[in-house]
Amino acid sequence: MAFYSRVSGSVGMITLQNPPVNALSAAVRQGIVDTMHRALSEPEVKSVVICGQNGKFCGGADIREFGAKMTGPPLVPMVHLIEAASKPVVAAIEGIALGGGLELALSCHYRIAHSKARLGFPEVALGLLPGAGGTQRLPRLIGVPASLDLITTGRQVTAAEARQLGIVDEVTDLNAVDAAVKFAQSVADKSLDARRISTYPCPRPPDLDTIFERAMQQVRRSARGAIAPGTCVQAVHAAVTLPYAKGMERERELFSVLFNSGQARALQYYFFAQRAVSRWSTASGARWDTSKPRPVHKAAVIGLGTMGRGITVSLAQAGFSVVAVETQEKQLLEAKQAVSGMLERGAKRRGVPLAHDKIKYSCSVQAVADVDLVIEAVFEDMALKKTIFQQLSAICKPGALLCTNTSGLDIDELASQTQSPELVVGMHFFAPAHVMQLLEVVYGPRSCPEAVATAMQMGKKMGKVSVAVGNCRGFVGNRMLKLYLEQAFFLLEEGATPEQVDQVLEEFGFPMGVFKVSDLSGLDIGWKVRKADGLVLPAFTGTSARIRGGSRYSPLGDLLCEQGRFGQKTGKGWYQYDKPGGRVAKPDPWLFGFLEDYRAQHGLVARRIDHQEVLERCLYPLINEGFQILQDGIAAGPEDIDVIYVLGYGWPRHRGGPMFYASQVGLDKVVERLEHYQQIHPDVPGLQPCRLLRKLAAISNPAIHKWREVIQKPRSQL
Ligand SMILES: CCCCCC/C=C/CC(=O)SCCNC(=O)CCNC(=O)[C@H](O)C(C)(C)COP(=O)(O)OP(=O)(O)OC[C@H]1O[C@@H](n2cnc3c(N)ncnc32)[C@H](O)[C@@H]1OP(=O)(O)O
Repeated sequence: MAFYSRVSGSVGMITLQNPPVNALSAAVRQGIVDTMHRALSEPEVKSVVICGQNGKFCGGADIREFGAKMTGPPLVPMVHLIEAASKPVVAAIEGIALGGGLELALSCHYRIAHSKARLGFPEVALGLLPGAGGTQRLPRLIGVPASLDLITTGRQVTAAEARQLGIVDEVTDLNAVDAAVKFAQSVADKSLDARRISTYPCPRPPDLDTIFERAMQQVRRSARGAIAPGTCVQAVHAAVTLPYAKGMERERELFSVLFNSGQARALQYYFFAQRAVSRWSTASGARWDTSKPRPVHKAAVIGLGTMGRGITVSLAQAGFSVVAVETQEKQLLEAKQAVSGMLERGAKRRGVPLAHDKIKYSCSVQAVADVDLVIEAVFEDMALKKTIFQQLSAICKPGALLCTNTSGLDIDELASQTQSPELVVGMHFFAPAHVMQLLEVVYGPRSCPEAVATAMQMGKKMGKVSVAVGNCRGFVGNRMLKLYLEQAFFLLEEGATPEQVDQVLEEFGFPMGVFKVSDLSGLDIGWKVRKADGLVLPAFTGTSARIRGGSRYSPLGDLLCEQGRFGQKTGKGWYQYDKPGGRVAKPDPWLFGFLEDYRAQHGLVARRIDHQEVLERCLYPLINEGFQILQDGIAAGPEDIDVIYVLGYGWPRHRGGPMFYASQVGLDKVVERLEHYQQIHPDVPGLQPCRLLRKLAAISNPAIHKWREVIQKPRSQL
């Protein structure tokens, strides 16, 4: 709602009240309309201030209401009522003015912002455009190029930048509401003729066509199939080419296309999913709201390879004191230089102070004796990690948390090397660790709730989205990835090329197809794991070369590694590159010959594989494994899996994540296609739909937010 009060006799004050961010719910819109009428009708009131309760002006339309039938007054007539008011209306912007909140502010005649406020149009991230006149007013106020930047990227600006751009009239370090009241009194009898933004002509730069062409090219490059950014460009174009009223009609048409699109639904689901993962729970019933994190002031990182360096940078930038340990002096020196460079670049980019002095380097593991938490980040080698955990258990002070940055090894096995297994958790960072936003926090059967809570909170402090997952081979992300990779290899055996598979996946919205990613990360990484698992056998011909443990296996990746083709680093992998370390993937005729020979050797006949099959074969087994993970209690809900895939594996955000995508395709359809492929490939267990997937499909495809009700039933009933 919005409540009305009178300040200093002559100022009508409208306060938005809808915690936590004063979003424009039906009740708030109704409240604004009612109180505006009241302020305009009271003769003693000479001017009006609009503000938000609890230091937050307004977070925009209430996203929680998007799925339901629209009630209450619509936003557009509401902002027109404010702009048309005969008394000056001043927006007092504290905290945030986002989306519809900024549109509300732009309909006011003046805007006063607190210096710590942030303003912006984040609608594009929800698959929308500013639909209450934002695309028509902003360009009239600050010009086309700056509007295109803000509206197509969703970038939020500080009050200082907003002042520089001309969005706000004044910035104050003091109380913004008091400043707005004073301001409102000072303009009470001023003419409003020049204050209604909708009446401004839209500036028309001479190179208008070039500006719009460039903007379109830019969004096409970065949007990877998302429709909202390009639609935002079209709406801003209408501001320049059409009179205001017609521009508003165009904005409404374009908004409606987006609002009713599957992409908007996916992005709005994802918005809440990313927030839902912080309300974690474990299979044994520990929960976010009953588990207290332990204080962490000083942390240590053991092993300063690529991952260890990134983790060190993340910790230091988050303000933790860090002990960075690398036992070889030469490597320690190299790491120190690399970390310093990363910190300098980070400080420059983000305009924050350098964090060098937060880090102490040491060659000795003994240096971690007084830290509150250790993150081990050595090679993915169980024997080595076990030795380190034994050492840590003996060296660290009682109560210190021992974490491992493994990407898939057994947390419980490591915990059993220590005297306090309840204090062991996995912290699976993604490379580059100082850039990637995702952290899988892996709890073992013995991890205590406080240890999980502490790791989750550490991730948050490092600016990551932390997702709590149970202990199993590969955890959530890599466990599902295995199925995706496996199918990609099988498709090559059956006649596809790396380019074809990658093209289908990139058209779906992944930034890179599976084979390009494999070349980038290095084929040797998976090879080492497969060797350790006893899957890499000496070359011999016949079908048994393609069977392991009774199931189909493709040795293609192993064979490429045997040729020294490790990907970009060696200049050759699934593609060829102009030099070792080259980045531009080119199809490699050698590989085509190699695949032909391989198929001939194994009696495989290449066939034409269409787009649909590539997509379904790569995605549905991965999705099926996601359901198996839910069934096993490794992830608490579909949101956890979706956030992991969007933030860690490049799953296109506008498709919501693999589980949301499955819900949109239809679970019955996913089951049917898996069964179809399983009939053709009975030796591939990953194509067998799991019980939970079948069960959900059988109860007529319930909405994704209802899945938990089924998942939470005892597993025996699934
Ligand atoms: C039906 C017809 C509709 C017509 C619509 C006309 C079009 C209007 C366009 C819009 O205005 S779309 C909305 C634009 N606004 C946004 O996108 C803002 C989204 N929110 C944020 O960016 C952040 O939440 C924040 C406001 C910057 C705050 O960030 P912070 O990190 O401090 O907290 P969070 O954990 O993110 O959020 C706290 C809490 O608030 C909920 N929430 C945030 N914004 C909204 C919102 N606009 N509507 C409803 N709820 C919102 C969020 O979900 C969190 O809730 P939780 O329960 O605590 O998880």
